Amino acid sequence: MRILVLGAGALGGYFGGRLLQAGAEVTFLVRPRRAEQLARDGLAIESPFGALHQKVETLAEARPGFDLVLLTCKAYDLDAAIAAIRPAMGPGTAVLPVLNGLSHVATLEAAFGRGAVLGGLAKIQATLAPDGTVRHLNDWRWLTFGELDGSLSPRVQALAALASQAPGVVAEAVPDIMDRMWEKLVHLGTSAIGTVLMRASTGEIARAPGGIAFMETVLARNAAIAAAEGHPVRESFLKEIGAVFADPKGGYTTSMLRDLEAGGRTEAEHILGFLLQAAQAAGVPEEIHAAALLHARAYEQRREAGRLPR
Ligand SMILES: NC(=O)C1=CN([C@@H]2O[C@H](COP(=O)(O)OP(=O)(O)OC[C@H]3O[C@@H](n4cnc5c(N)ncnc54)[C@H](OP(=O)(O)O)[C@@H]3O)[C@@H](O)[C@H]2O)C=CC1
Ligand SMILES: CC(C)(CO)C(=O)C(=O)O
Repeated sequence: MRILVLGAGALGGYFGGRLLQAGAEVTFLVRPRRAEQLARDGLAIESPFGALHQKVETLAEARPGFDLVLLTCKAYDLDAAIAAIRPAMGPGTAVLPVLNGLSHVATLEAAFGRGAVLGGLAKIQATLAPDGTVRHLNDWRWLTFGELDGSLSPRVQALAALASQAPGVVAEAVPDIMDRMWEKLVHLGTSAIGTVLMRASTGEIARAPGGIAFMETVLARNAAIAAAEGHPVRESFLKEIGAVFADPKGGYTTSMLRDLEAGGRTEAEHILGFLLQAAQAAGVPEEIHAAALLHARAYEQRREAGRLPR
């Protein structure tokens, strides 16, 4: 399978590198700074499932000839990323976004047509270190995808078969990808609201008096939003993720907290803004969502003013 990976950040670097190890023809579409770093140092992954260090193919501009485009930008880069991959989107090319959130799916469908777009999500904790190394931070390694019409098409089955050969990846093609993406949004939305508002890991929140009850409240509200949108989450998921949030030993954080702590842009509008609007539409109490979004927006003001602490 010929795969073009837009971006070689945390997820693009990790899954692109792993698919290369599985035998796919992988090319990275990257901007100049990352292109230079990859040309000089190769792609480096550090992971509990084995390291990778190898030279990779990069492109500065997309061209036709790919079966799949793996889209791994942040939500705030979506429009530029769509323009960048457009030349690669031939009649048989599928695009698989692994961004958190949901609204990018409709944006991609408007850009490329419904048949070209897959749903997808990644449950992993990874980060791109300043030296260009992709650091995989725990044992989460799930890549889940599917057709928006629910069919288990040859292309999603082929991708699942390929990715199952990759070390450090558990890949699954599913018939209910929009339900799964909502579930992921409930998961991420809850952990992002908690970790960003408290500037702490889930274990640190759980050890603080009242922390577990706070996370339970946010989880229940996000689950109510998903149900009101017609995508109720599974009981087994609520139990599993509730236990993660209640674990006082947990060291689990979110990409949004890592971005904030690094002084970078966040996906707050795409995740927290979306959830706040959905809470309002569903009549779910909204004050915690509003406070988390306001916190992220105030941080953004401070960041833009160059007043973040060094
Ligand atoms: N990190 C994690 O643990 C998880 C992240 N996610 C989600 O996955 C998505 C990606 O996150 P993550 O991998 O952490 O983000 P990163 O910032 O690490 O990587 C995104 C990469 O996309 C590149 N990029 C953006 N626009 C373009 C473009 N037009 N052309 C070429 N490259 C481009 C950026 O390159 P440049 O360096 O040039 O800016 C950057 O390297 C987000 O939606 C996130 O919420 C989901 C689950 C877990
Ligand atoms: C849910 C979580 C925290 C891990 O997959 C995530 O998606 C993120 O950090 O962006």
